[in-house]
Amino acid sequence: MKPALQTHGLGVRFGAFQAVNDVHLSLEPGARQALIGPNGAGKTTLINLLTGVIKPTAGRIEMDGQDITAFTADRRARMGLARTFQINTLFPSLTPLLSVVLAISEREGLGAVWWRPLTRHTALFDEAHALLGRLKLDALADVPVGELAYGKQRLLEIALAMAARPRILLLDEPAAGVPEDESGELFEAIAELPQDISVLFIEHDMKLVFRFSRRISVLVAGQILTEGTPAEIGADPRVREVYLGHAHAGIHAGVAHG
Ligand SMILES: Nc1ncnc2c1ncn2[C@@H]1O[C@H](COP(=O)(O)OP(=O)(O)OP(=O)(O)O)[C@@H](O)[C@H]1O
Repeated sequence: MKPALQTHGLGVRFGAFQAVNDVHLSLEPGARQALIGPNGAGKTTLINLLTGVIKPTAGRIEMDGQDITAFTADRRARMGLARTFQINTLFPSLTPLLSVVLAISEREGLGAVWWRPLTRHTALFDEAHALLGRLKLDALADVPVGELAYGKQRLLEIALAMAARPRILLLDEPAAGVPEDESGELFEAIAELPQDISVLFIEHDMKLVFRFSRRISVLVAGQILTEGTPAEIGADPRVREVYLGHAHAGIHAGVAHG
């Protein structure tokens, strides 16, 4: 089976600074893959390259074997590539239900017919409820987003990305800012997303990485240091070396919990 997403020698240079360098990354269909690495390693830049927000200065990107390097971010999104951001991008006064309805409408190209009573779009509301249910947000469907616990807001961001019916989901620190007691629930929802969706997530908390990923890619100074199963990565002395003395150390603890 072809990888859902694959890069070959991917790189980007900002002036004299090589932020991402010769990256060969492969995301299998149905993957639950973590992208880890110290601050400034280039993780977000790599996601921006994959989504087409920034253009590479070297290498290429393939989706299901098709070269998408020259495709715009919009075109990649229409092909089924979705992402979430490190920062909260929600409208606080909207409800989760209407937020998801809007996202589905956008997918369906219904933006131009907003003057029609929304209640007519029952299929759309049914789908929105089903999506909220999948992320265990159905009981909160009508609560203004700004009143939701932060962990629930991050779950809603995933629901919004899912509204595009993606085949590949790129999550940039989905648990950033979420209290520890809520982050496990958030990752459980990610783990339980439909198995045909390939997920790549950036995460700093090694306990979450080792508990919820099936493969881990380690990015250091813009390059992939190594890639493997959680057991392989946890046992790799080079990875321990990178994390030793680092603020996000905890690779041993991660393995112990994994
Ligand atoms: N547009 C840009 N112009 C110049 N330098 C940039 C640009 N975008 C990112 N960088 C630099 O590239 C490096 C990688 O940044 P990036 O945000 O991708 O790292 P990261 O691994 O996601 O870090 P963190 O874990 O802190 O989020 C950093 O040194 C950053 O300052």
